[in-house]
Amino acid sequence: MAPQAAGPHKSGQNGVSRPLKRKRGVEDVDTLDKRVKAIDVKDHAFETFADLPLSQPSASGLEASHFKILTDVQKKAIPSALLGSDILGAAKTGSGKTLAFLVPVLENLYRRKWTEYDGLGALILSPTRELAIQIFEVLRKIGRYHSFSAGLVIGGKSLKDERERLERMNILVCTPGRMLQHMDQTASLDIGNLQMLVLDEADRIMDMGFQSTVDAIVEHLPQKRQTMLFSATQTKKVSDLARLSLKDPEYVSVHEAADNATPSTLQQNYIVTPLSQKLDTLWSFIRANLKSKIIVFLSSGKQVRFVYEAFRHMQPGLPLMHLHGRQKQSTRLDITNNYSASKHSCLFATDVVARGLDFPAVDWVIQLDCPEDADTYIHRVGRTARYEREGRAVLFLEPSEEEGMLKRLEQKRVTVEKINVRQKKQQSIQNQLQNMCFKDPELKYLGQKAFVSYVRSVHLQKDKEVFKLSELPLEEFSASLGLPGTPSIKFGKGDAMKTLKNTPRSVQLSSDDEDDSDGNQDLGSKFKADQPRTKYGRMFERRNQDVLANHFTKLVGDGKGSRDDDENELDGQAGFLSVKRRLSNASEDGSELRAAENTNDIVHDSDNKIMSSSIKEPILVDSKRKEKLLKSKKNVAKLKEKGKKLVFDEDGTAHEMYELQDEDKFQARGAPDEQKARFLQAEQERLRTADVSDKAAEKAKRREQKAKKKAREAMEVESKEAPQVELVPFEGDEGDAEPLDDTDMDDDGADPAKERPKKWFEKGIASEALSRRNKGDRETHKPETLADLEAMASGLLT
Ligand SMILES: Nc1ncnc2c1ncn2[C@@H]1O[C@H](COP(=O)(O)OP(=O)(O)OP(=O)(O)O)[C@@H](O)[C@H]1O
Repeated sequence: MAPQAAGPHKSGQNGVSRPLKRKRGVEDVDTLDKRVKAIDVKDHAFETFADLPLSQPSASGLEASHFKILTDVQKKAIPSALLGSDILGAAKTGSGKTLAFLVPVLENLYRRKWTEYDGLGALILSPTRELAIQIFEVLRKIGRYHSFSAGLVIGGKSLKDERERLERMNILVCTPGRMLQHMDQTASLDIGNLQMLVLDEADRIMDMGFQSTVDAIVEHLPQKRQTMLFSATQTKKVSDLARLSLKDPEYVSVHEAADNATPSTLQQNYIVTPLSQKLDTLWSFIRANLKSKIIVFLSSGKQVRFVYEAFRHMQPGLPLMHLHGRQKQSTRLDITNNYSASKHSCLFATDVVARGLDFPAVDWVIQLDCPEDADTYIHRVGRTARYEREGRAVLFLEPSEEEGMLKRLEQKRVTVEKINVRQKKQQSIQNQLQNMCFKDPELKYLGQKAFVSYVRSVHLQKDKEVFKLSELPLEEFSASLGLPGTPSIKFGKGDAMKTLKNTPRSVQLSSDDEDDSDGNQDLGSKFKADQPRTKYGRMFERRNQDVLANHFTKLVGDGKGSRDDDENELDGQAGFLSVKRRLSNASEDGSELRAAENTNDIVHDSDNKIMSSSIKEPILVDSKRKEKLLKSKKNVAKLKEKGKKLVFDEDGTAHEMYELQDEDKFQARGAPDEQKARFLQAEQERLRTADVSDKAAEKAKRREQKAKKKAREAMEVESKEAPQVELVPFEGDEGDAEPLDDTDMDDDGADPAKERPKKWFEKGIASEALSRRNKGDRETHKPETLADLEAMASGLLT
């Protein structure tokens, strides 16, 4: 989305004259400044926004947005931030952190009398596009009476479009990758004056996925600035704070959040369910809660797609939606809006919506796949029970995950209570899924991909106390997805794998599922920066290319042999394309002969293989279908070798389209790049010369035509002016005049009037030329080339 201006400029609306108003404004700012400086942060005397020393535009914006009472984090963070302190804010999910940094951003710029000429004053970083959009929306709402310009930089539009508007922005809300791109490439972006840097969901932005990007961004920023970090699960790592050069930060609510990180209005439960029953339980749960608004978290976009598609086919009776990072930005935005607006619906999502998103009135958060750590758990459940509302969260745990995960949650002081599934109400959907996968290969393919991505995600988890791949019942799990066999998975090795293991799960998943615009969320693009990815590129990038091989072989072959057997068989036939079935009797009863009768090229050897010099490969006639195939000349023609395309040179010698040169000679001529450069230079030179001579020839040709035309016109005029002579038409050639004298001849001796019959309009031209001449008009030469035109124009202008 391109940057947009936030809120219209409202000054001068109430009829107050400008100089007067400006003077009053200056006085206001001074008084405000004094009031802010008088704040005693230890006093905690502020209960409402009206109590705070805020500017009129901010106060009006907050009031118009119906914000009155301060939340805890706002009470503590806003006064300190107004005084210019660095802030490290941690507060529960849904506790109003967004306003805790937006209000100081607006106010501090206002008190510094920031104008469009001062450049970028505040930069707000968000880990996801959705969150950035949401922050921007809140900024627009409460900043509507300010005259600052604000922009949203999240990618999705061309850099050029964004670039043009960036230079005018005072406040930017952005995702880190895109912002860095602009900092590196947009010369007009003025950040030397930046006053405030805000990191929302700071711990996520500071983790490995974004580390280098944030470091690079910070390098562009002035050292002297105010920095604010907010999250429900805050980083306190000294190294992180040093990287952002935080100076004596004010710790806001950090300890309180650590005591109890989740809202008290949230009821948290977990159930233990074997992997193979997860979908049954989820289905039964959705069927039992049709009048609810539900979010279901899964660990990858592929699982999201499969569960969404499968459940959609089965029509549970509740609108279903799905959201993951692989979707187009516009789709993601539509889904977020639709889900926000819906009363009862179920959204299947990856962790792309786990942080910060403020969906109104969510009743249930279901974590179908175990979160990678306790922090992710806290952010996921935080999508419900927001701002004093009630909400419920249920975590699905595999028996092998139970102990480890509960320990992790305890360490974060998160208490979850175990509940059991009512077996009587549990519905099995395995048969239905099997049926659907059988009928719909696409769904089956999605299921296979979902299986693979789930297993891979477990394998890549760092916390091996929680995630134990060897204990998972994978066969049962694949059957529960409706798959006819268990796809095999090859895990990568080496350094790339180590890098993956050390990267947080959300980032790993982002390589194929998460945010696509923001380079740093995409490991694929991280490894191969700046290279456009194509469909085929992606195909080759796939790490598990042979994942379906066993299953596929079983389907195609007779099910007896493994893949290795097949390979041996192929080797044994020394490059012959062959299926494993033996020759049928039918193929020995002469049918091949009939085929051969129809086709001159087909010959049979002793093994019944059809041989031909012009057929690419010998064909084994081992089925009726093949017999039939060979009866048709057209089909046999398809089996023949294709002809070669030849090009003929000027001497009539045929050449192949692409003739390969002798490699040694080629190498001797220099490095390929140099040769290429030399070739291009020579060709350019040749084209330039050819262009000059072509232009000269064209000019000469036009001049000649012009001269002929002029002569023709002159001749006609003279013939009109000449004494009237009675024209005696030739017999059978009425209307054509006989030449009168030599003057009627063209330059080259040809008589134009005789060459072709005169057309009706030519008379008009001649008479017009005549009338001009009679009127004494100046004879002007039409310009022939651009140079002529320029010369003429300059002549007229002087
Ligand atoms: N002072 C306030 N009065 C009324 N409602 C508020 C106030 N502050 C925030 N809210 C509302 O509370 C909800 C949660 O706010 P916000 O999104 O800022 O929470 P958060 O702390 O950033 O949550 P998360 O940790 O999930 O990002 C929003 O709907 C917001 O409009």
